[in-house]
Amino acid sequence: METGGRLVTMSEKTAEPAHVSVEGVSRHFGAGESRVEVLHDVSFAVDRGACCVIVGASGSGKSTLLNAIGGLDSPDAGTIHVAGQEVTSLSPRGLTRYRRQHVGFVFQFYNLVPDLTVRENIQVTAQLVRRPLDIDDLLRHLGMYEHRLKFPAQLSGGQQQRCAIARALVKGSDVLLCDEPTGALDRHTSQQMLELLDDVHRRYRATLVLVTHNEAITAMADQVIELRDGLIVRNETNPHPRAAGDLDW
Ligand SMILES: Nc1ncnc2c1ncn2[C@@H]1O[C@H](COP(=O)(O)OP(=O)(O)OP(=O)(O)O)[C@@H](O)[C@H]1O
Repeated sequence: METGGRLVTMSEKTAEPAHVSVEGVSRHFGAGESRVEVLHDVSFAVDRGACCVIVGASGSGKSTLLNAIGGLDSPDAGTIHVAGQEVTSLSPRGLTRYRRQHVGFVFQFYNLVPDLTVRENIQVTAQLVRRPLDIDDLLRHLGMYEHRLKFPAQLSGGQQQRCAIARALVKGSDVLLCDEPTGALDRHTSQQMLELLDDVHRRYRATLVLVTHNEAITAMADQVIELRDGLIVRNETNPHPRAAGDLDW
C-alpha cells in the first residue's frame, strides 16, 4: 500500500500496518576475495505486539538482521520501517533517537555496568527518555525489587538477566530485540528467561524479535523466520504458540 509516496506493509492478520517491516534488505561485509554476502533480499513483516523468532545456524545472518532492525548497522540495500518510520533513511542522530525511543536490546552477555547497582543500571537508561516506566514497579514485576541495591557481581545469572530485561524495558520501548538471550544459560534458566520475555512483551505490548539457533524456541513464537545463508527459507505464522514454560529441548 502507498501512503504519500511511502511503501507501507500491511499485516495479513490485522489489516493494520506492520510494526516492523523489512523490505529487500541485503548486506555484505569485506571486499574482493574476502567479501561475504550475509543477507540477500530479505523481506518480512511483524505485527505489533507479536513474538517473532528468527532461527538459523551459526553464520546465517541472524545478528546482522537484528542489528539492522535495531539501527546498529545499515544494510547495503532495502528498507526497514518500524512503527511507520523508515529506519534505513535516518541520519546518525536520528538513529540514536530511534534507538533511544523505540528499541530495547537484550544481548547474550548482559553488559551491566559493574560499578552500578541494579537500580542505577536501570536508572541510567531511564534518564535517556522523557517518560520512562516506573523503575520500582518494573523491578517488583521482575522479582528484582529486593535486589535493587546489589551490584551485578552479587547476582545470579538469572537475576542479571532480569536486570538486563528491566533495563531494556524501562524506556517504554515498543520493540524488544533479543540476540541469543538463552545462549549462555542452562536449560532451566533459559526457560525462565523465555517465560519472562514472553510475559513482559505481552504485558507491555512490545513487539519481541528474538534470534536463536535453537529450533525448540520457535514453538513459543507467533511468527517464525528461518534464515539459511542469508536467505529466508521459512516465514510462518503459528496459530497456537506454546507457553515458554512448556517448551521441550
Ligand atoms: N562486522 C563484520 N565484518 C565481517 N564479517 C562479518 C561482520 N559481522 C558479521 N560478519 C559475518 O557475517 C556472517 C553472518 O554473521 P551473523 O553474526 O549475522 O550470523 P548469526 O546467524 O547471528 O551467527 P551466530 O549464531 O553464530 O551468532 C558470518 O559469516 C560473519 O562472520
